[in-house]
Formats: sequence, structure tokens, C-alpha cells
Amino acid sequence: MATYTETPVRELPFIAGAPREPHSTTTFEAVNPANGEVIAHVADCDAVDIDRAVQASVAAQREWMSWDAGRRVGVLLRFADAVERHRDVLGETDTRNMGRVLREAQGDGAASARLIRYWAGQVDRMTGHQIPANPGHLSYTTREPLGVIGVIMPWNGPVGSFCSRVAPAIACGNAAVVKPSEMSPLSALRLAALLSEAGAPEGLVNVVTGGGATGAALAEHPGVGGVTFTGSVPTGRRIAHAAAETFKKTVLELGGKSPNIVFEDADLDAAGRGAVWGVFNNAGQVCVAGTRLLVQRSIAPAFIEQLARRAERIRVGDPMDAKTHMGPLASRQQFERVSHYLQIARDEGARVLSGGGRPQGAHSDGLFVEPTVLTEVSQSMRVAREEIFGPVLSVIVFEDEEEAVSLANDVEYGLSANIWTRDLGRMHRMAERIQAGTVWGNTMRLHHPTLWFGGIKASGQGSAYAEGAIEGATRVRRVTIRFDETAPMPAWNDLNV
Ligand SMILES: NC(=O)C1=CN([C@@H]2O[C@H](COP(=O)(O)OP(=O)(O)OC[C@H]3O[C@@H](n4cnc5c(N)ncnc54)[C@H](O)[C@@H]3O)[C@@H](O)[C@H]2O)C=CC1
Repeated sequence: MATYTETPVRELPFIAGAPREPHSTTTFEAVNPANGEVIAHVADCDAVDIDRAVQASVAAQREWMSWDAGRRVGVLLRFADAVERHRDVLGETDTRNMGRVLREAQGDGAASARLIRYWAGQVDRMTGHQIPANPGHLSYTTREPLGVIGVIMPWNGPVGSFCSRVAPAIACGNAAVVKPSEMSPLSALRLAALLSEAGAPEGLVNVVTGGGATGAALAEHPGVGGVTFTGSVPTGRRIAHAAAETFKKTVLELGGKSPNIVFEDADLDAAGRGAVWGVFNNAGQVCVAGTRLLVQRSIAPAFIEQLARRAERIRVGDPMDAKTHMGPLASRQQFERVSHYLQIARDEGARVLSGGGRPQGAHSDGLFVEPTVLTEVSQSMRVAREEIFGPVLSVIVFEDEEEAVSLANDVEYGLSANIWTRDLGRMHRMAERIQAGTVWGNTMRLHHPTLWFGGIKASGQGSAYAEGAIEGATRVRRVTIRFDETAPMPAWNDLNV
């Protein structure tokens, strides 16, 4: 596998087991957001390329499912080993492509290997049930793959997104066509090559690069049986509409505006560290980022002050440097979006307690924004309600449990929530009343392959993890066979014509 010591010039889609010349002749640039350097020219694939990838997937899926389960397990385990072995170069690819700090990007490979091994363990557990319904009959269900899954990816954690979507899809017996985000397409191409080297049939996982039009062609393709999408709410809605036309199953992991609720009796040191890491990690470009800090009035002044000091200590800069805590935003589009929201915050009357601008000494072509804490935020402001997807924390003060629940739920999203309190009764009451797919108590962002992860309300439907991912990637068939000729027949049998 190539390492990025030299600048790659041209990146081709990975179809049927190899990089292929695309039908489309247009390209887009992959840019390093830390310094503006163009690192690759990437094929902007069209509907013909998508069709080729789907055809390759259809053939590969048949072959995949003709194999003994043990052989499929072997492929997934070798793929996991390869991801672990190549985690440094995969991480470096993501860091150069979307600005995540190197240490974390490389950590993604290790976590992904663990996740792939979990899915390797599920391959021969796609079982159905035998149901004792009618005497003299055998009724059973089988769980079957959908065929080809379209995977439409975001840009904020490319290695993790690829592995967490592709591993369940193929473990459930499907093939996949992956459309990585145009902002960070490179690591997906490397991962598809690693999977091929691990022994997957040619075409089991294809990567077709491009933007929204390429994604739309995938979501609309009649040969695709299911779509798993991670990204914004408007695009999620468009994909759900497109998928409905051909009755595809969808798993949608959309935006968030997750509340981070700190009560006066919490471990305030842990809550403070969690609040800062939970919103500024990956420059805030995380679906479950705790972007709304709800803090109880009695502790608010001291807690907010503590946060601002912590935020000021975050080292922003070159994401390849091991001392850096926070890199740039992933793309110019994202940089402009976050800058626009900072202007909205000022116009709406929020106070910029810390940050709010470009960090000193940052590369002049880099897309850096300081970790920003906004206070005097009210619930009606856009910065309290809309997903910014950047290093911006909006702080809102509450009086009591009742008000905390009401503020937490008063947004269109419902992806995750964090609660900090030592009162376990309150913890459980809150966990029950908060509208979110995931609630973390006295911790944040703790994921596990065995745990459901999905949103409610505008944050999506289904789960990309655990049993939810199996639901999203398979369908159930029921079979009923009358094996005893003396067993009663249904009423139609009385109509003896
Ligand atoms: N919750 C999350 O994890 C994420 C949230 N977002 C939110 O979305 C905002 C905008 O980011 P974008 O990258 O523009 O998000 P997006 O939702 O437009 O893009 C995500 C993926 O969908 C593809 N896509 C775009 N239009 C499509 C269409 N009509 N049909 C099929 N696929 C399509 C894109 O090419 C990309 O691969 C962010 O600022 C953030 O608020 C973005 C990425 C991840």
C-alpha cells in the first residue's frame, strides 16, 4: 500500500477489485485544510460509474454468499488485521485530507479493527427462528442480505465511518458501493484495496468518488437494496425520498445538537473536562458533540469560567504535530459555515467569552477557528438550536430539573445527551425524559460495537451499530410447510370446487 510521502496526483474509483478509469472525465481536488495544499485530483464519478459499481457488487455478492461462513469470517478477520497494521498511514491520510489531529486519526484504525472483529463474529449468527404456530406444519424465518448496500459517508471520521458501515453490511452477506464525502475521499479508496487484499471477491466493496450528484445516483439506483447514510438533515431527507421510490431500507444518522447537562451536585472537574473535550474534539465536527452546555444556575459562574480557561489552553495548529489538540476545520465550506454562525451569535446578542476568531500563528491558508465559548445564550437563538458542526459551545443556564428537561428537548434533534449528577434518582428520571437515541451519564461519547447507536426526531432512524445494523442490512423471510398430510388445511380447502 502506498504511503503519502509523495503527493498523489490522480485518484481513481475502486471498482471490481481495482482502481478503474471512470466514465466521467471530471475531477475535484482533495485539499489539506491545514495549509491549502492540493493533495490529489479525484474522479468526480457519474451515474454510469455508479451503475458499473452496482453491477460489480451484484456479481460479487452472489459469490460471497456462495462461500462457507468460515471463509467469510476469515476475510473480515484479515481485513481487521490489515486496518490495524496500516492504521498509521490510514490516519495520516485522513489527517492530511480533513485535518483531524494525527494521534486521533490513527486511533480510529485501532478502534475500527476491533469493530470489524466484532462483525466477523456475527457472520454465522444471522439466524432465524422456528415458530410452533400450526400443528403438522414447520414455520421458520430466515434472515437474508438485501443484496447491495449504498454507503454514503460524511467527512468527519472517514476511516471509522467506512469500517463501521461496511463491516456490518458485508457480515450480513451484502456487497457495498461506498460513496465517501468529496471532502475526504482518500482513505476509503485505501480501505477498499485492503479488503480486496484480504481476499474479498472482486467487487464486494466498491468506492465511487464524487459529490452530491454521485450520492444521489447511488441512492436512486434500482439495483441497490438499502442505503446507510451519515450526514446532514436536508440530505438525509432527500435520500429517504429517493430510497422510497424503490422501497429501499434506510439507516439515517443525521445531525445533532446534543445537550450536556451539568447539575450542581456533579463531579465538576470531570464534567468540565468532559464538556471541553466533548465539544472541541475534532474541532467540533462530531455528530454527538455536546454543543449545548446546560448548567445549573447555582454553579454557573464558576463552572463557565473554568470552561473558558480550559478552552484557552487548547493548542490549535498543525494536526500532524503530536502536541496539537485541535486541527483546522475540514473544508472551506465548513470554515465559512462556522464563521457565519459566529457572526450570527454576535448579531443575536450572545457574548463571546473565549475564542471567536483565528488562532494566533496559524498557517495563513489553514482553516482554523479558535475553541469558542458563547455565554448569555437564550433558547430562541439560532446558535442554541442549529447544528454548527464546529468548535463552538453555547452555554445556557437553568434553574432546576424541570427546566433542564424542557431546554434539552426543545430542538429538532435527538441524537444524544449527556447528564452529570451524583443523584442517581435524578439521573434515571432525566435519562427517561430526554428525547435522544443515546444518553450518557457521568461520561461522554463511550461507544461499543455491541451497543445500539442511532438518533430520534430529525437525528435519523435505525442504528449503524449492533442489532440495529443487522435490521438495516437484512430482511426476513417466513416459510411455512405442511409436512403432515393429516394436519388441518386453511378455510380455502372447504371451497371444494
Ligand atoms: N451528523 C453528522 O455526523 C454529520 C453532519 N453533517 C452536517 O451537515 C452539514 C453540511 O455538511 P455536508 O458534508 O455538506 O453534508 P451532506 O449531508 O450534504 O453530505 C454528506 C454526504 O452526502 C452526500 N450527498 C450530498 N447530497 C446528496 C444527495 N442529494 N444524495 C445523496 N448523497 C448526497 C455528500 O456527497 C456526502 O458524501 C455540516 O455542517 C453538519 O452540520 C455533515 C457530516 C456529518
